[in-house]
Amino acid sequence: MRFQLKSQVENDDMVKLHVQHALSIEIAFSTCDFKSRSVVVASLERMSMAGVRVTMEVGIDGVAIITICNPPVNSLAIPIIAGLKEKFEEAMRRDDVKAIVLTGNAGKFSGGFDINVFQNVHKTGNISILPDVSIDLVVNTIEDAKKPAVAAIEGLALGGGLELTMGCHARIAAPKAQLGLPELTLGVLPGFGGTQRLPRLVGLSKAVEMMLLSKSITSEEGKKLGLIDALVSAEELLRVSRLWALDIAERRKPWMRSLHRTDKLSSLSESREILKFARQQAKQTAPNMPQHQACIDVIEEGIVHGGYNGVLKEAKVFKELVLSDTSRGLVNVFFAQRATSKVPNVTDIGLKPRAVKKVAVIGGGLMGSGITTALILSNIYVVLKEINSEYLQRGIKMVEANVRGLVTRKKLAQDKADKAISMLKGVLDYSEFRDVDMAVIEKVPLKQKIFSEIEKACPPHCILATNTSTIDLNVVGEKTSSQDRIIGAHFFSPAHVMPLLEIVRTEKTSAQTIVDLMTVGKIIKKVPVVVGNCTGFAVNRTFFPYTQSAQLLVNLGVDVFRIDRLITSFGLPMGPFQLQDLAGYGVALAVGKEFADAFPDRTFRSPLVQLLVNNGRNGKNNGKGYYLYEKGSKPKPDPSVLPIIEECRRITNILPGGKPISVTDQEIVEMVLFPVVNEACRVMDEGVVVRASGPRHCICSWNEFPFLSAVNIAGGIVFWADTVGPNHIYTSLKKWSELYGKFYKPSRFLEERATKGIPLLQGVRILQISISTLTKL
Ligand SMILES: C[C@H](O)CC(=O)SCCNC(=O)CCNC(=O)[C@H](O)C(C)(C)COP(=O)(O)OP(=O)(O)OC[C@H]1O[C@@H](n2cnc3c(N)ncnc32)[C@H](O)[C@@H]1OP(=O)(O)O
Repeated sequence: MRFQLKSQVENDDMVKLHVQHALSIEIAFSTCDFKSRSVVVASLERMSMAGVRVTMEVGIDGVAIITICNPPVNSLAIPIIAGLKEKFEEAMRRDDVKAIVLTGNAGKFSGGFDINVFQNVHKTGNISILPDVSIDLVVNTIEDAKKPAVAAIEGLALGGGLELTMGCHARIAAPKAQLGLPELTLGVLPGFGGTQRLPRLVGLSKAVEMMLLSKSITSEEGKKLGLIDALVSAEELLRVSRLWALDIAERRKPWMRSLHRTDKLSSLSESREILKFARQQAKQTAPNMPQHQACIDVIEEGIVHGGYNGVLKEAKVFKELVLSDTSRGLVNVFFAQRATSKVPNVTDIGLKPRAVKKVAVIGGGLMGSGITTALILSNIYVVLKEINSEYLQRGIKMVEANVRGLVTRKKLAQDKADKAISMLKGVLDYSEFRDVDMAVIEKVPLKQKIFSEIEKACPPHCILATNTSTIDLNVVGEKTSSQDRIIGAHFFSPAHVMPLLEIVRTEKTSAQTIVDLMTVGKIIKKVPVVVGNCTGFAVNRTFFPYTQSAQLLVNLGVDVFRIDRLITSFGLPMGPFQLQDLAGYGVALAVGKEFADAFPDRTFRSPLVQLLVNNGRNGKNNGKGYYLYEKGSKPKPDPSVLPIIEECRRITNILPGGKPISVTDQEIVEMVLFPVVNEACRVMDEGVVVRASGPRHCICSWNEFPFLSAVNIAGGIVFWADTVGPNHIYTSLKKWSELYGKFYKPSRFLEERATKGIPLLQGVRILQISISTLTKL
């Protein structure tokens, strides 16, 4: 198939788009001018040099091996899809081909459809650049073909990758392959027939679970469930797949077309029950995510009206979802997360991460035990040190409870839990420290002393990390001669659950130390983000205005419960007051003081939390805060807190004219969130985050756990701010600062961007910040 190139090619990107749009990379040059041709050739050459191609080799046994090559994850870019179609058609035409084996290059089947294409659609609004893969390639060219195809799977088969394999007539996999349909995390649904074929291969309940929770399974589980037909070693994969394909061609094995299967589906009434339950669950866990309900609807279409109709509906809904704001936001988050792993002069200077096999954790409190849990779950041996056996036993028990909790919640198998626990050793002195690769210090009062002690106890290559949200690393390292090895590792509680890891560097931290800790972060399944050394680092610094502005509003006469209600209906998991109850007032007072000292010009000093403490309240810790907490029931607003709030208002005495201010619901949401945007602008401006040079990174996302986040801030707080409009934010803050004081004063960065009409994210690389981290404030 051919495509015509516009005679006027404006830029390189445009050419890339055209090249991607092509159903074949066989290009008609007839209508393009000389300049355009050379750009096209250069673009194709680049792709080819990067190894982007589909190859086909036909063996003497009559089996064509079709291989997807698109490093690093063999994503299904548009030229790859075109190449697959071309090679399958060639295989059908050739008399020397009896059967086909489809596989991926370099130990990976495929990471799925090319997510860059979604981004192109979001940029251009042009949905027609999405090719028709589901019917044209998967149904017509592969599944309904006159020659059988077997998928040989190694490594990854995710999203469109797994969907391609399900279009084949059998699937053979190497051990530990990762199989899943994670499309919902990108705001879309499986679009190459996955919503129809997966239920037909593994049963409806399991398929719904895999899709709605974006949960991958291993090839071993896939074999048990029937998704995988045979499990063989990586060395045997191609040989067994070839034989299997020939066996199907010669009818020694069944020629199965997944879309036509019904043997794994239960009765219509049972299926409806399963889907009804899934709908209810999704309503609770993903209330603002349209793709969840849409996915269930599409699955139901196939159950009621047959797989083919399901595929047609899937294709229609897929396109609608690609254009949704949720997808726009979540795709932004996907690339934002990857951007965090690129730190100039650190990750681009050829350093290889050193193996970290054994870690010493000093301090077994809440954070120490959480960090220990995260490490042992990833097979890293931990020596946990405490100052006496009572504390040590308590720390070990907490780790065991964390691990047991995962087993109870069915997140971890018992044998893996046993293995994890066996990786832990409790100690009371430094003798076990002589061969550790990293030492992590839980927040302790005697930081300088401990650092100089462990410097002597640990080997010279050992990374010296401290978990802290505020500590000044320069001061901590002062009494050591190892400042290049000192680094902050800011985990968020509970450390074995929360995905974000802030890696705090000082001017002296070596690039090797940063690379090593980033790698450990990835191994223990965190999103490591490198930040500079300042009060609150990036996350707490950005979010401190969240509770501050809520406090200010209360002192201006707004009801606490109204604020919480509006913030939760906006889509955040909890309002600022419930969050304060959860985090504990000790944290609020301590952190509040630090910020007040660091940023006195923009701190609102509310005595409310101290008054609550004076009145015997300590939030969730003692069951009494703004809310009442009783076992087994949801937090209830506590009206008896209102007189304390009145007392607070008398002290601050900022009610304009002695009367509560009159504000709309929307203004309240904006008055809580715009100051967060404002602080994020300062963080970007100061370059706190990630890079000393090069493009700035910014605070972007509040939704590491996307199911909990508001749809309209799904792409992150600054992403959201750009959709609201920097000018509206700037003028609102300016107005409030005139009315209510300096707390709302717009930052220089915001003012500049708003007045020049430049989006906040323009020219700024993105950093992922998790909504779940709000609980840390
Ligand atoms: C129609 C269909 O149903 C729709 C789809 O298929 S949508 C796509 C579904 N697939 C996914 O969601 C998988 C997304 N990818 C991932 O989860 C992870 O990248 C992975 C598990 C594949 C690999 O993880 P890991 O080894 O840690 O590498 P990671 O750093 O994430 O990715 C390596 C590179 O591959 C890129 N990449 C990964 N998957 C990609 C994809 N599907 N499309 C485009 N690029 C992709 C990343 O952007 C990154 O690029 P960079 O080096 O330039 O930053």
